[in-house]
Amino acid sequence: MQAEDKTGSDARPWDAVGLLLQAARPEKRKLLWGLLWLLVAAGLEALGPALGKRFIDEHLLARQFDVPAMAGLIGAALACAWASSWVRYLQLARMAGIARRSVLRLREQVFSHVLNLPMAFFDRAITGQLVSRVTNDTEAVNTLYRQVLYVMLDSSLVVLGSIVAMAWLDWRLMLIVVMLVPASVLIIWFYQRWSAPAVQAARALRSDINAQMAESIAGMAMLQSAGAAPRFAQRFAATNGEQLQARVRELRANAWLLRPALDLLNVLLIVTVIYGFGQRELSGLELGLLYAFLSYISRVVEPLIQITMQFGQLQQSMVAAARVRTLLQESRPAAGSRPDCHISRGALQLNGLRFAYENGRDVLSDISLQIAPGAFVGIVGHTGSGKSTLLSLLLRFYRPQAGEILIDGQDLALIPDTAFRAAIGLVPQEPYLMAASARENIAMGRDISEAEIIAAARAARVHDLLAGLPQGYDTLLGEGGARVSSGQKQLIAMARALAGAPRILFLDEATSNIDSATERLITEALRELHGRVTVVAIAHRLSTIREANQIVVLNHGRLAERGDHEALMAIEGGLYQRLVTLQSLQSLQSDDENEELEPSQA
Ligand SMILES: Nc1ncnc2c1ncn2[C@@H]1O[C@H](COP(=O)(O)OP(=O)(O)OP(=O)(O)O)[C@@H](O)[C@H]1O
Repeated sequence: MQAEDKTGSDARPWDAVGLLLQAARPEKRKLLWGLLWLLVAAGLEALGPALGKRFIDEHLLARQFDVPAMAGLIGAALACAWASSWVRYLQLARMAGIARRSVLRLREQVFSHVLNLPMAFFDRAITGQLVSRVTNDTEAVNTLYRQVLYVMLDSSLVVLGSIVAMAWLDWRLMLIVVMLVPASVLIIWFYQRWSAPAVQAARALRSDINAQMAESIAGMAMLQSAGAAPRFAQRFAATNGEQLQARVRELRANAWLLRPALDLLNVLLIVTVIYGFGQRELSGLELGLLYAFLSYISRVVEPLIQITMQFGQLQQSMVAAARVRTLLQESRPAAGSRPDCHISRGALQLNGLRFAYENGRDVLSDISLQIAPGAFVGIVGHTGSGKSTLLSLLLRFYRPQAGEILIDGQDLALIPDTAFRAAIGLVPQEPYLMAASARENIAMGRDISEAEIIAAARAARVHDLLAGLPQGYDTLLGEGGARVSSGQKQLIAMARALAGAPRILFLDEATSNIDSATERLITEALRELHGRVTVVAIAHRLSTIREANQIVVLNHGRLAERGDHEALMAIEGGLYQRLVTLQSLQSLQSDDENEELEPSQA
């Protein structure tokens, strides 16, 4: 079931700014130049009313109709307006470029971070929410750059330029206008308090919507077979509705508070300034000043309105940025710190392992085991006895709380990741095939030749199958390998593991989905590896590991028995003996059932 996504609900502005600066770091110089040019644009814009004042005072009111000078002033005012717009346009284009590239970098960083997170993270992560983090949230950061920051930066500079120009003309009148700034801040503060919960809720619910979709699509077979489609649709509709409500609350805050309050402020300001002028003696000189002030007021009010109107967007983007940052702060396992370590023989040694999942009880206790290079070891035990967990520790997906794992005498934790992954192969319980060709599914992006791919497929007894597909090895297998059967998937996964020429091969129930004939093929393939590759295989189907040099029986997370098949069968009333007996009875029973079915099928 879905967990509500609360990551980033404690959005702090500095988180967002920190993230932005980090993503834009390679283009720091461009950003600084952009800032500088915006300053120039603000300066040019502030010049306009001052030139207008001069035109009124020195020419119109003084009745000095010096045409070249007047044309010069008008031309200069027009040139300033044109140049400031042009500079601003160029900077907007520059900012948009920086934003696009930064988001690209950020998205790559987030994805590569996610790819390297420890498996424990994925035990609590929800796919849809993670996807939302990498796509929607990084996109919101783009908006933060392009619209919000640009508009805010540009508007702030225009306000600043106008205030400086007004102070130069008449500092007392300037003070009246400046009163507008704290008043706007107050309005923004109220607006934020009113709308912040709605903004956060809307974002969290959107991520929930993604998560529900991803979950439903991934589990479609279960969902449809359980007739759960109407319930899922209902739940989806409810979340969708809640999201709409949250958005409406946010827009209402905008419509009822933000814009009307700011417009009112604007009117109050103009009235105050005109009243201030009314109190003075109206001379010719003052008319030019009045014109300049009214022009500056619009150059302060409009940007302030722009800034405040961006606040809604800013909040959303900040929530998104905080979520991305939270994800980036998820710690990655320390990479193996001994570059000289490498795996050549494939000897394994487990000393006193103890392990529990996060906040859970011990799943494995006191596991000590020695596996010689090239040996074949089977791990068996009842459901939930800890077999897969033991494998996960060997695969370094989790770290044991106590004890150590040594490969070729070196601490597993110290072996560099590339050396470790290159030396091991895994055939998991539920092999996942990519939406790619059979060839790509075996190569998995590794530098493996065609001959090696085919050799691996032959070794895994899957070559004939792949060669017989409509486009041979180039046939697309469909997302999750939807075009091949579960058993075939396991064989392809086996080929994938063998293609890397591993020193150690791990198999997790690799024969669970295949028929007895194919199991025999796999057993043959494993036999071929004897002495060359260390094989650690978990098997429910005990026939798969019958030939193992050593079979380890787990019972409630403890090592209960070990030895080869004969030795374990000799333990009277032993766990292994009981498991084998139980399985023989089951297969006899299913043989009987098949025989009963046969006449009716014939
Ligand atoms: N990711 C996880 N988070 C928390 N507990 C887990 C996790 N995976 C497994 N467990 C618990 O650890 C115990 C051992 O599980 P594990 O999958 O290792 O058993 P197993 O012997 O491989 O079982 P099976 O034969 O059914 O695959 C179980 O009680 C299980 O509930």
